[in-house]
Amino acid sequence: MSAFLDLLPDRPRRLAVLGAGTVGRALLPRLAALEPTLSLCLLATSRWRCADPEGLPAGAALAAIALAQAGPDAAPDTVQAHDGSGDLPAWFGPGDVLVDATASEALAARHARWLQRGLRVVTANKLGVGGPLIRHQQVRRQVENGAWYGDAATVGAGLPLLRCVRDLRAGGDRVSALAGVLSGTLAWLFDGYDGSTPFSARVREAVALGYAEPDPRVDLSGEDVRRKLLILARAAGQPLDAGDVQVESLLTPALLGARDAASTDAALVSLDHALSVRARDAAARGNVLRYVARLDGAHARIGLESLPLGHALAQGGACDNRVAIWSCRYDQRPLVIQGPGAGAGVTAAALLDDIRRATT
Ligand SMILES: NC(=O)C1=CN([C@@H]2O[C@H](COP(=O)(O)OP(=O)(O)OC[C@H]3O[C@@H](n4cnc5c(N)ncnc54)[C@H](O)[C@@H]3O)[C@@H](O)[C@H]2O)C=CC1
Ligand SMILES: N[C@@H](CC=O)C(=O)O
Repeated sequence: MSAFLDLLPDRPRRLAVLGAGTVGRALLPRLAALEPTLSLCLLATSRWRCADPEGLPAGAALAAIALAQAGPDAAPDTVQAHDGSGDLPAWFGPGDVLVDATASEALAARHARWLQRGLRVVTANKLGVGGPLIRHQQVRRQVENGAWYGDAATVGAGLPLLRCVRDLRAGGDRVSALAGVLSGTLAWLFDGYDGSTPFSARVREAVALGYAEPDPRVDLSGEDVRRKLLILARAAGQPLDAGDVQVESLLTPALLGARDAASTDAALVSLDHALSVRARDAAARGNVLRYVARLDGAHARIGLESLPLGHALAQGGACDNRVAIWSCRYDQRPLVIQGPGAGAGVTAAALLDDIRRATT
């Protein structure tokens, strides 16, 4: 059905960008590379939406939303308040491209329905194919029917990890195991961390660098890594759900109890003692700490590991992800993929690549 609906419109394809935060803002200036094939017609934040079916200059759309935020009366007619549920204007239809650059559960729950309507969906939001298994299956069903779904940015911020797993499988190989560092934030936090400086200060820096999730507890709890491991496992043919993954959370009771961004920030100091003890203990053995995700068949677990300095998974610096893949083809020595796994620039570039693929 989706393939039937996905007729090429006799105008530039319309583009909607939902989310104008770290990633969405980095995408906007890059869109100029896709003109005149594609025309930005909708830009939304969680509360405001700037839309024009004839097209919007990205800078003007951002400025219009900023005006509305400052005081709705000052906003131009193109800006309206919205409830974040993902309702789209009637003129946005089959063949048009929608980018989800949010971390919204409500929007992720819409991905399959958008595909069914003939929209081409490109996402950095992992809750679409890394959320509940049923949601993943609904999206896959649409893709099998010819719909276009670009999810390269969801794992490794666009590193060719997901593509590699899918290509191996499509070529008849069987991925038997995966192991690696899948969080740019946690890679950066543990790179060079020996317990002598406050871990909380490092978390604040990782947030400022744009590596962390909108709520950094999603990184610290292992939830972000769980979503990525689920995406990879499902791509490898293991239909796992969230409860199938054993996760070691780094959150403290104080962080768990925090109710908003300010109290979360204040509660970060509760991480300092416990993690410095673990880092010093690792250092005393000549080891380093790494937050590692492992998939072996249908067994999936994630947690902090103390690894010898020379260990393959202890390599890579800064926000690098580093993942080893074992398959029939790579059974003796794994295939290893490494590179920056978080950050506005690489993620926006991955979204742009997917948008380009969606429109050619
Ligand atoms: N920061 C990174 O390195 C990477 C981020 N991602 C993913 O990209 C997504 C966005 O991350 P950031 O830009 O860092 O977050 P952010 O918090 O900076 O921005 C999120 C944006 O989404 C908007 N938003 C939230 N709910 C919305 C809704 N219902 N409708 C429309 N807009 C809505 C917010 O107003 C904000 O503009 C997340 O899902 C994250 O996991 C993926 C790969 C790497
Ligand atoms: N918060 C995530 C961003 C990319 O997915 C991470 O740190 O890896």
